[in-house]
Amino acid sequence: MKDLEAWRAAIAALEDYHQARPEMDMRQAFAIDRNRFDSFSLSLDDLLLDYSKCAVDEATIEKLIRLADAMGVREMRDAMFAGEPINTTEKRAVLHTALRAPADADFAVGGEDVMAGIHDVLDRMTTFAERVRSGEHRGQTGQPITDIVNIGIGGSDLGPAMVTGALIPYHDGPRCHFVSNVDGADMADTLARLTPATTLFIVASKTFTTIETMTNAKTARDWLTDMLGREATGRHFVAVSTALDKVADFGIAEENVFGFWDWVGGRYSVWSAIGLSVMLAVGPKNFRAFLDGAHAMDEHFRHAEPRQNMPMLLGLIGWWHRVICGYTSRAVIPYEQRLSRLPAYLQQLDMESNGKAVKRNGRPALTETGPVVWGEPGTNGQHAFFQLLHQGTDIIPVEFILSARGHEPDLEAHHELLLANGLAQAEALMRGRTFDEALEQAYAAGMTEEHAAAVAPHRVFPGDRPSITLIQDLLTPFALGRLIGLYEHRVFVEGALFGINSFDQWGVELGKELATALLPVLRTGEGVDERDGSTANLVKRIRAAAEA
Ligand SMILES: O=P(O)(O)OC[C@H]1O[C@H](O)[C@H](O)[C@@H](O)[C@@H]1O
Repeated sequence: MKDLEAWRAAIAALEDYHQARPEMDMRQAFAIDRNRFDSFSLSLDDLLLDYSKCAVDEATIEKLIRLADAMGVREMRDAMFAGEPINTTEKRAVLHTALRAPADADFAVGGEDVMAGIHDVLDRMTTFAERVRSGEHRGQTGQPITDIVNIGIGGSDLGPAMVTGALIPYHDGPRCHFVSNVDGADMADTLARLTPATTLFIVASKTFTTIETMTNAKTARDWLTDMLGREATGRHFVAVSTALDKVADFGIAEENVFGFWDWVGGRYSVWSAIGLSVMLAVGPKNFRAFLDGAHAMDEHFRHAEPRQNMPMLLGLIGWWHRVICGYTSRAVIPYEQRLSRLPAYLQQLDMESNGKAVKRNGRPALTETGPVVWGEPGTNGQHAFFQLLHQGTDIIPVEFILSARGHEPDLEAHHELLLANGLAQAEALMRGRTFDEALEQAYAAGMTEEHAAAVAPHRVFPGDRPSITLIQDLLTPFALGRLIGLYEHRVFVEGALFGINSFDQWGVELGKELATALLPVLRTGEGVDERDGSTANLVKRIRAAAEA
């Protein structure tokens, strides 16, 4: 925060403005101002962001930008790109943007250029991916690799899993599988579909200590070596990590390791070697197009004025909804089945980054911080939880993500229907339906006066429910990279407005520590009565079932 007084003044201006203004009637706002869409939307090439269905006006945006200035959002952004250690608790730079920059870009940490190292790994990934994809790299028995299993969790799973799912039309490499959960069912169900001689495992872990990943990697190694012998690991296991010594201890040779750096946060790591499974699936050229898309968003975020800056505006509106309007969650609804893992990906990106109650200086946050993020693809979500979005007592801003074109030209009718649904939902949330309209409709359906009057209140939609729509031409690797880059920087902007460090994740530690302590208790029962009454009895219940 640059200046507490300026911040207080900026927040007070927004709160006062919000309170003094009558609830905005969105139908009317559009009727009065035919140019509302032009004022509250912007494009970056084929990507369009429409936030005109949110209850903001020019003064709101102006005041929000003033707040961003008081919080020093632009200076923070510049510090991030400059490689300054903005992740203060871990004393680390935050430079995932360097991973998608061209080789001649200027990125350094502590005065040391990082670009050469990045492109060295990228080139090694490319060579390896080409060897596997062409069949030149063979398994222990001389057969080509048909299946890849990425073993990782959190950022070492969600990014590549989401991206490979999104880019199915570009798959021309081996099939990709993802095992993340320590639940043995995840590994067992995956291995049941595979043959060791044609399977390659990628152990993806930034730290190479994550218990789930290490447990799964050992199980996979046993499965492989039981069938093909110990020496098979060399041809069937590669690792992606920043902890090269730990990878060596696991028994993966140096030439099979793709490194990255501590200035890449786990949830920002799909652009690094953590994306190896993506590259194997869609090929190096498409992977680079994915990087280029994110880079285009980086350049835009870096250079566009706030009023024309997509991540800035998305972040400001998000903050407005969360802090001033008090909305506790937001739904992200991709009208794109292949983005079905996007909500889960964004949950980690957003909630692990901004789910914090302490500011960068260690003091309590002065406002609410990150919202709950959730979602499902449309149209499926419509038949599940949209009831609450339209008529529930909570207001939940919705983010619709659409592609103007689909990848199935023969199924254009499906795509039209999909898009019509997405647009209609946004329209319905905004317009709502008045009591008189509900009554009229009931009469038109042939109801008696009494029945119509009884049913009309149930068929009223309050409307004025905010939504944001993002539309791109087609979900290409470039477009996907750009979209994810947009969300990353939006999270950055909101985190900067909250005054928190978006790049650490201490909140996941306590549970890990307790799990480590509980494991022997669960196994032996020893010390069970030293736990709290609930935990002790739950342990006993499980042990009783195991012993029965
Ligand atoms: O890549 P790893 O070191 O195995 O970490 C995997 C994940 O585990 C942790 O619990 C963190 O909360 C995540 O940010 C991280 O992505």
